[in-house]
Amino acid sequence: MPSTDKPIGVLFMAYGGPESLDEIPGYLSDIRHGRPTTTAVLDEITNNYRMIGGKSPIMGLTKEQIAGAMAHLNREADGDANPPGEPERFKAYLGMRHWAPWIEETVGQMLDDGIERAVAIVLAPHFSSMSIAKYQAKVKAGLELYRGDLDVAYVDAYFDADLLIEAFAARVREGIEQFPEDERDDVHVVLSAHSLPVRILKMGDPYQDQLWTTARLIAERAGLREDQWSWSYQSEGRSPEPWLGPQLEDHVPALQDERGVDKVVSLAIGFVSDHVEILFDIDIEAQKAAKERGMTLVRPPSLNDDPRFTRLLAELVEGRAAKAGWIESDVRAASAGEPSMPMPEGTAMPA
Ligand SMILES: C=CC1=C(C)c2cc3[nH]c(cc4nc(cc5[nH]c(cc1n2)c(C)c5CCC(=O)O)C(CCC(=O)O)=C4C)c(C)c3C=C
Ligand SMILES: [Fe+2]
Ligand SMILES: [Fe+2]
Repeated sequence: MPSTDKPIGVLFMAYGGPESLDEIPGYLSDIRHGRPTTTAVLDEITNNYRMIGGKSPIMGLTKEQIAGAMAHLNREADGDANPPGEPERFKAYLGMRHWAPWIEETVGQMLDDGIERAVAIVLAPHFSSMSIAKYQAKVKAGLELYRGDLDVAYVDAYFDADLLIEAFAARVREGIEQFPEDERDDVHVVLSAHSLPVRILKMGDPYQDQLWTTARLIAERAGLREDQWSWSYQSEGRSPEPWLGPQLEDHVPALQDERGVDKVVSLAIGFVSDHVEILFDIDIEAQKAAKERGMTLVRPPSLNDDPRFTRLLAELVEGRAAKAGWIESDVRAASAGEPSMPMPEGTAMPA
């Protein structure tokens, strides 16, 4: 029986990224499950990181997001910060899926610290057997490795959470406002997320439905016309099997060819912070595709430490801890997580 005076652990999990160019081969080896990476692919990916400053910013940004969420979680009921010396209700931990600090090692640290109950949340809003489920499997692997007994409550997804939709819709508006007022009606918004192999659809994976629900809710909240936005995948992997499309760098030129669009706001809604798939795949690759056509592409900032997003993280953690019966909370469910809605007809670009 857990003792109630111990803080509840909060395991924040993120993808991880190389802190220097030297770390790229090891990082890729983990992502590719040890399969060898050809020199050509290694050179290409190393060059992409060189072009975004020689490292991934994901670690620093993730720490900022955690600090923002923890400031909410450890506040007192009246909203003030916890006075010094008082025990905190929650204790934060960070584990990465593909690089240090590894999720398994962090779980070991939580056990060493005597944590008995923990909420585990991934900094990615959409569930897939190829993403969130893998993070959760690593938590279980850490518990087996260190033979620990830790009661873990998982937040599976938060694709329809109101604060997420509001934060992204605000980014859409910011992007549109970068165009002169008399041009804004002509601006087309492309919402995108990381591609996955097409086979996930046959597996009944909820990923695409959840993405499309998020996209539709954002478009509605931002007040976009049906013809003013479309869906695209991005950052498909380098493997021979088919990946979900269209890819952003193809979709942007197609918008001009097929719909006469030349002003685009591009917003990734499957990611919550900057990293190579934003800073290279959108800011350099998709931007190049747009410029070659004389199109203007604006990318509003990623959520990063947006206060709406950090508050959402805190509400999700608190809500999950309350659902587990560990705390009393009046936080309304931050995300219903109910079955998702299909894309409205004529809105989705065909894959
Ligand atoms: C929804 C799933 C995925 C998210 C989100 C995701 C984010 C993400 N990926 C990188 C960098 C790389 N990903 C790579 C391969 C790769 N990524 C996913 C899924 C998601 N990634 C898959 C299924 C794969 C293929 C793995 C395999 O077995 O081959 C790679 C390797 C090179 C490549 O294939 O392109 C890199 C690099 C970042 C930075 C990121 C952000 C959070
Ligand atoms: Fe990836
Ligand atoms: Fe990727």
